[in-house]
Amino acid sequence: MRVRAQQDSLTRNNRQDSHEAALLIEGLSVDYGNLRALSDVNLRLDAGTVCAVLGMNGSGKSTLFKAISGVIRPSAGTVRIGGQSTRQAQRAGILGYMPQAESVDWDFPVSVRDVVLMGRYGAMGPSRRPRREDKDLTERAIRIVGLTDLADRQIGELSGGQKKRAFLARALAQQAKVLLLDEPFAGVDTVSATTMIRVLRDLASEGVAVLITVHDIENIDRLADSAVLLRGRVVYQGTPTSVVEPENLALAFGGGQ
Ligand SMILES: Nc1ncnc2c1ncn2[C@@H]1O[C@H](COP(=O)(O)OP(=O)(O)OP(=O)(O)O)[C@@H](O)[C@H]1O
Repeated sequence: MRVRAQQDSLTRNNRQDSHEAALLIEGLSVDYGNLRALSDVNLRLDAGTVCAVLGMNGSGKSTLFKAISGVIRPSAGTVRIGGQSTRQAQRAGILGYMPQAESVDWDFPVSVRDVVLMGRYGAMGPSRRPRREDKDLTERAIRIVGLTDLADRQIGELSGGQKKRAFLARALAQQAKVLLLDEPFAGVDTVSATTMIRVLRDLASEGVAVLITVHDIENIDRLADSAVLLRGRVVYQGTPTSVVEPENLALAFGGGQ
């Protein structure tokens, strides 16, 4: 009886936890044919926190993001976003995903403003006719990332770093509660990176949960509340300060494994 009562209480607690977590990943494994890219990943992200994911090329960072956002199907495990499935969360506009490489035809005549407005599509419904609120949120997001002067430019005419900021603005306009940002700092200069860190910290203070891959440990303590080292599985998770300890970094980046 006692064991049963304890089990019931544990189940209840787990259920409660899964509702409270902004993102809860349990036992996640992903295979590409015979290649196991991710093995038994467990990760919890709370609202209002930023978690950095680090790992060398091929360690499974993008795979993790694709599995969370439903782009690829995991072989095992579960992903819950605010207690909901990925599909439910996407439908509710809770999940924002900025992939590493945007599959965009850069010659297509869309302006920066058009790209950012796309973040509002989910809220606009099938007519895709922007309301006052959609336009206001779009302008606000453009302003926050510092692209006001370039808002009418064709997206293909922006530099790599400016494009990243435009896609961050699109995610901001969406007002997602959980943001997945895959290498947002790649090709971004120091000033833009500083702007983006400030934007992400502001979002966190508003309660947004951010999971972000980075390849540079330099600003990690300013950016993140926690960090995860990946190498096909989670080899370490802890505070940003502990993650950059040489013996922990060696788990992810060292030879011999
Ligand atoms: N579509 C695919 N088909 C087969 N294997 C894949 C595919 N995508 C990724 N892989 C493999 O899965 C592993 C993890 O790749 P992933 O892209 O997740 O790594 P990553 O950590 O994001 O790397 P990078 O830092 O280079 O972006 C690698 O061994 C990669 O070769």
